[in-house]
Amino acid sequence: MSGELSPIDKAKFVAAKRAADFVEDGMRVGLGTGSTAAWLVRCLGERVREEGLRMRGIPTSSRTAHLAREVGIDVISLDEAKWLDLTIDGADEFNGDLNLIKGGGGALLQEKIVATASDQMIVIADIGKEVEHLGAFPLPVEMVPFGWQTTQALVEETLISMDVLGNNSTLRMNGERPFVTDEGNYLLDLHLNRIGNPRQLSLVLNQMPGVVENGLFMDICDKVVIGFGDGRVEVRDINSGTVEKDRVDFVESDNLFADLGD
Ligand SMILES: O=C(CO)[C@H](O)[C@H](O)COP(=O)(O)O
Repeated sequence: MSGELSPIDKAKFVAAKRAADFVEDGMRVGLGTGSTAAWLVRCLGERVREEGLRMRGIPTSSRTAHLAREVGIDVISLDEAKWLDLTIDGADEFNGDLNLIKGGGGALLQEKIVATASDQMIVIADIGKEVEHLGAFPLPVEMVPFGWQTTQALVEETLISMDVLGNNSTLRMNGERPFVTDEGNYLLDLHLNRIGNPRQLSLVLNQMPGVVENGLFMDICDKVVIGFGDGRVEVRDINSGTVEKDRVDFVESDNLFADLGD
């Protein structure tokens, strides 16, 4: 099975596998969305089945909820959990301050709510996600469908007046139709190239009527576990300033890969 994985997928896997070690017995854990987070869910499922790890998972999307149940994780809602010990999620970009762009997988709203309700957030990512300045990845903005074209025009006008907007903004599509989030909203992807002041941009976007939330995660992430295609991992902790280097063996496991293809 390992021979079929690309170096990027291996990097995502080793980051997820290392991060799964941070989950302790009895924890309530926010489970992110996306391909890296899906590896995490599989690794945690393996720990539940093989080590008897007792944990409850709070998924950030219907996709993750489905996978988590499939691999044997006890799934509960955020309202049941109320507060979480830890959230582990992927990211589209992270910078040196561990600020993030998220939402490439369309789940930023639940992801931000769950991460904010956690004592700690750990991001898992392949090394290709590290950037000096956020913004090369299009910034997702979740908006209500009502009057979305008016909201788009307002967002564009405001960002042009702030000298922020690069090329344009595009409505995320799913084939011929708008992509619809788990909350029934649409997504606007902002093509910005480079975000000079992400904190200010996030505040401005969230003040606009019609905008529900944006994909900038500022001061939420505590640690990043970075995976490399050759099995190396690096754990950077923003609070302690420590960097820990490690290696994860890429072991083929029928259990782990049996549910591939979510
Ligand atoms: O924010 C996200 C979903 O909304 C994902 O974490 C992000 O898109 C990274 O995805 P992947 O792990 O597949 O590269």
